[in-house]
Amino acid sequence: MNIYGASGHAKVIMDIAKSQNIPVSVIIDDNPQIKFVLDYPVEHIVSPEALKDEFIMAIGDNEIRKKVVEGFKGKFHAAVIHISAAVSSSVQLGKGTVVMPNASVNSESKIGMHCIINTGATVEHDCVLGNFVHISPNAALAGGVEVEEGTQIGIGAVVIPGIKIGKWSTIGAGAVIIDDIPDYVVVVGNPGRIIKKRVLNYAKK
Ligand SMILES: CC(=O)SCCNC(=O)CCNC(=O)[C@H](O)C(C)(C)COP(=O)(O)OP(=O)(O)OC[C@H]1O[C@@H](n2cnc3c(N)ncnc32)[C@H](O)[C@@H]1OP(=O)(O)O
Repeated sequence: MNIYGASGHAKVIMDIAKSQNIPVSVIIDDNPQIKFVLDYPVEHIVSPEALKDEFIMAIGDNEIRKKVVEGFKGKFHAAVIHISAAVSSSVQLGKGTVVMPNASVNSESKIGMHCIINTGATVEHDCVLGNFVHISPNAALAGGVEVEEGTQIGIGAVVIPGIKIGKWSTIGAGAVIIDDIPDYVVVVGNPGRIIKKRVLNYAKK
């Protein structure tokens, strides 16, 4: 497996690979200043040799991750799951998705490509997540929740059953979502309230 991105997020993905005995061959980052991640050398050009292996995009920002994925010529690795995560055998996980330590993804949930199910997050049964979604650490989606492309559910936020959350929105840390949420908004608080529009920098609407 190769990793694109040499941030803190890459370190956790390296730990996932280690937990599953998946060898990491190459780590790439555009920034020439970054020479090492966890004592592992970082390369700055994707060589033809590296393109023979499959990549995980270790880019935490959903918009930037999408932009890089869309411009990338290589292949993407199947979802990687930390050994301590509990993922039901009936769950579908798209390529490039990462499931961090102690996360749970329960029965018949469908998770898109290049998603992040972060440390200790809960995705209950029958949830549906689009591509490039990030469920932050300790956030919890109850059963049957839908989250569309590119939305981030902030750290420790909770969403009650059956809620639909639109694309490219941000749910703030610790928010409690009890009503459906539209596209392109920022929501905070308990109960969650829209405080502003989400301005996109890279992702196409
Ligand atoms: C491994 C990892 O680290 S994964 C990363 C996980 N990251 C997260 O979970 C980040 C979540 N982000 C947040 O909660 C952010 O505060 C956001 C996105 C909701 C808002 O950020 P910004 O757009 O910069 O908004 P800003 O900080 O200017 O706050 C706007 C207002 O909302 C309030 N506010 C911001 N965040 C929250 C929150 N989580 N809960 C309640 N109120 C909040 C602010 O106090 C401010 O109120 P005011 O206008 O009365 O002063």
